[in-house]
Amino acid sequence: MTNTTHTGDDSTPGLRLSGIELTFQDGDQTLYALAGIDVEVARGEVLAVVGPSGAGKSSLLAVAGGLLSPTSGTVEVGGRDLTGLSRRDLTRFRRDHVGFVFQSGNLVPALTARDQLRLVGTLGGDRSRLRDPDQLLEAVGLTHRARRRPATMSGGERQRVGIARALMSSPDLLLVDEPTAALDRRNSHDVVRLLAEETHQHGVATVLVTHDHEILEHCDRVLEMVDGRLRAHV
Ligand SMILES: Nc1ncnc2c1ncn2[C@@H]1O[C@H](COP(=O)(O)OP(=O)(O)OP(=O)(O)O)[C@@H](O)[C@H]1O
Repeated sequence: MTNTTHTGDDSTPGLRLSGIELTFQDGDQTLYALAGIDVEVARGEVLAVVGPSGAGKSSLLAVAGGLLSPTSGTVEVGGRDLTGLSRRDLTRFRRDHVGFVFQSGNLVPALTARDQLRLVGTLGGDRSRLRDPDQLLEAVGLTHRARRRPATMSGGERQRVGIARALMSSPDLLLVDEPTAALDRRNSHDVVRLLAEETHQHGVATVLVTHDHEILEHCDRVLEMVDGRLRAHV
């Protein structure tokens, strides 16, 4: 694949999942981790997904981000169908178009905040998509921490560096797994507010999995996952 720019215009959803099933074989039994998912996430929208443990939330993120291939159904990110891409093309596509944010930031211990961001530019992706590390650090309120390593930053600061790093390649899709699990209430609100601002300003489609109902007020839409299916959250 030579052309990794998105094929759609701004009305193309950032993410479209159609008829997604993900099954695992357990002896004679077929387990449905995802049992028929149809959902779109617009550019500039934060979709929160809540639901009990084992419902399929992590599986949903893994399939949406091209880390797991679904058993059936199609995944489109920014108008590009990921079905049928080779492993190599999928890896490239992810690098340029999908950002991941994990529970604890997942930073490289030896690198300063600024170098965590600069590292993204050395991974050989599409340089035209790269944002400026210093501007991004400013956007997440961490200019004064640019030279700090993770060990001397707070949990909230580390999480904000993780968010900035995920945004470095101007992704179409941002996948966020329990971003506030390690944070206190104030930092949780700050981090999710920041995610929402960046999502809205830069037209990203964001899917955020969480057990933290306090932060749902910052999200544009909330769905509940139960037994591998998405339904309205009440
Ligand atoms: N590699 C695998 N092999 C077999 N079963 C799996 C595998 N990965 C996930 N599952 C099963 O699929 C279902 C969904 O798991 P998943 O991790 O997506 O749930 P979750 O909603 O993210 O849970 P949690 O909130 O605890 O992280 C569970 O029943 C899980 O045991």
